Amino acid sequence: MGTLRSMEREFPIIDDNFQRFCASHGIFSLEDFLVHDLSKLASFAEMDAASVSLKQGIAQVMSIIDGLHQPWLNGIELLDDAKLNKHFLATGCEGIDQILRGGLRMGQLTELVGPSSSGKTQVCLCAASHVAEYSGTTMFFDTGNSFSPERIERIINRRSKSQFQADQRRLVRVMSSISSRSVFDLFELFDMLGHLENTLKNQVKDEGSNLRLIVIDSISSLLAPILGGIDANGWSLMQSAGFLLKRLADEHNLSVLVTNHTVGGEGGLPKPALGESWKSIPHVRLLLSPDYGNDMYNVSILKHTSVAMGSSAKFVIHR
Ligand SMILES: Nc1ncnc2c1ncn2[C@@H]1O[C@H](COP(=O)(O)OP(=O)(O)OP(=O)(O)O)[C@@H](O)[C@H]1O
Repeated sequence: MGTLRSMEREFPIIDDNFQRFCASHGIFSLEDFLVHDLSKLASFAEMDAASVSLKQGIAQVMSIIDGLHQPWLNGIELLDDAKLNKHFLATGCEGIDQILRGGLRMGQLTELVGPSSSGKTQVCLCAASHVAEYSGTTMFFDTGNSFSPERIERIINRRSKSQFQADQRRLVRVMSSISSRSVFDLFELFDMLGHLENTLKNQVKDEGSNLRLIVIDSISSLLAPILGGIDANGWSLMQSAGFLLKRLADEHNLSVLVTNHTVGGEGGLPKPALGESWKSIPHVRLLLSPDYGNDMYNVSILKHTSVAMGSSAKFVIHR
């Protein structure tokens, strides 16, 4: 939320006089407005010689604040939004696209869970390159040096069936549509996502964004260190990270793909890390596991908004 001064150009009613009046009550920004008793402010405005324009100014600020909230949507509007904006982004991994009925849903957070070498990074790289090739740009937040341009190059070359020249052009186009950033702690991630959110909001006003996919490989290596102990702060930070990612996905029609490792559960059976509180965050949760001895990997649904839990398929990772 911005300062009142920064809004003057767009909303002339928030002029010098209105800003002086607000400043005399300790109000300089929209946040200051929210913590003030507005009925008191309106009665002070009433006593001022310029009461009409001051009250118009207050109404204008209130309508700006209202506009910042997500509106209530009825069923028809939600259906239209789903049909118009919330498409599927194919990952390029056949079994995974098949089980997801087309791919990653825009507006949703999908989580890949699995032990080491179960194909989580490979699916992320595959999805990043496929989206970059066919749908828009991808941002890859790399928490453990897993982003490998060489692996992406191999994926693209395998997918390509055309001439060498065309392949080079295609490679350049795809590679330049994927940006990767290393991120090693949660606060750095908050910073980057906050900055991204601001950029996206401004772009939406101008010409719209071409960003379609955000990948975080892995989210668990950022969240696990802040959890545990008696301090509940870690758990609420984890929830905030999840909500921020879901808000970005929903408001900007992106798909968010994160990875999570497994830990030993009851009877030694592996279960997703990050516990019960995180479990409710992703819209879709897929469990990956290798089929030892060949290039096949298994994917099964742990959670989905419309596909039955337990459905499974196979996908290939060429070595
Ligand atoms: N640099 C690489 N180049 C090509 N193939 C690789 C590379 N690293 C891993 N692989 C192959 O991909 C398979 C899946 O590895 P991947 O890195 O996707 O697993 P992961 O689930 O992300 O593991 P981790 O949790 O340890 O990061 C591996 O078994 C291996 O066969």
